[in-house]
Amino acid sequence: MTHMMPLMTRPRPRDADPMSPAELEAALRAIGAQRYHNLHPFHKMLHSGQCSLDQVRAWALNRYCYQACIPRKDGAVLAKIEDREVRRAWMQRILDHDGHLDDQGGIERWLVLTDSLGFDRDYVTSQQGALPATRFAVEAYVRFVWDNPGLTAIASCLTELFAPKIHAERIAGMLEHYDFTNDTVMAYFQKRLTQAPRDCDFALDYVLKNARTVDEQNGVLNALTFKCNVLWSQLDALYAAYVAPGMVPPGAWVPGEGETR
Ligand SMILES: O=C(O)c1cc(C(=O)O)c2c(n1)C(=O)C(=O)c1cc(C(=O)O)[nH]c1-2
Repeated sequence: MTHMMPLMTRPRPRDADPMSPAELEAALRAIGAQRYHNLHPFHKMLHSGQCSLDQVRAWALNRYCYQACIPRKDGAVLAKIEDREVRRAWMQRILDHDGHLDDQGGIERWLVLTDSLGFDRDYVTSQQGALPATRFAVEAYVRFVWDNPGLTAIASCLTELFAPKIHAERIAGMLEHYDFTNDTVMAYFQKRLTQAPRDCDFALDYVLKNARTVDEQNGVLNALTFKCNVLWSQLDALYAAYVAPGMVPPGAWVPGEGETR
C-alpha cells in the first residue's frame, strides 16, 4: 500500500449516484488500508520487540482508557438503536467487556496484562497517569457516537474489520519478544480473535444494508476516518511522550509511578 494514493477524506457530492454495497465496502476497506493504526511506528516497535519495558507499560496504561470507554460507547450506541433484534446483538459487546456470568470480561483481562507489568490496579483504573491526548481521544469516540445517528454510530466500530490481523501480530510478536508475556497475560487479545470478527461482520452487514443515500454513505465513511484518527492520535501522543522527543505532559505517568514492585 503506497501513501501516494489519495486519501478518502472528501465527501462525495450530494448529487453523485450512491455507491453499490460492494463499492461502499471497498471504500471502507481502502480507508482502513491507508489509516488503520497497524501502520503506526509505535505498533511496529511494540510488535517487533523494540519497545523498552517502560514503553510497553506506557502503552498498556494508556490503552486501559480505551478499554474503559468501549462499553460506555456501546451503551450510547444502544440508545440510538430502535430495532430490538439489533439491540439484542449489540448488547453482547457490553457483556464481553464488562463481564457476564462466569466470564470476567475484557476489562478484567486487560487488568491482568497491567498486573503483569507491575501496575497497581487502582492507579490504572483511576486513569490519572494517562496522557491528556489519550483521554481526549477516547472521550471523543464516546461523544461522536452520542452526537450522531445510529447508522453512523454503528459504522464507527468498523476499524474492527482490521483488528484481528493486528491482534494476531501482537500475540505472536509480544510472546516472542517480551519475557513478562504468556498465554494468560495475552488472553485479552486471544479472546478478541473470535469476538472482533463476529462484531464487525454484524456491523458491516448493517452498514451495507442501511447506508443507501449519498449522505448516509458519506456519514459512514466519515465515521471510519474519524475512528482511525481516534486510534492514531493515541499512538502519536504515546510516541511523543515515551519514544521521541520524550515530552511527558505534566501529571502523566513517569516510570516507577503507580507500580507495586
Ligand atoms: O488492539 C487493537 O488494535 C484494537 C483496535 C480496535 C479498533 O480497531 O477499534 C478495538 C480493539 N483492539 C479491541 O480490543 C476492542 O475491543 C474494540 C472495540 C472496538 C469498537 O470500536 O467498538 N474497537 C476495538
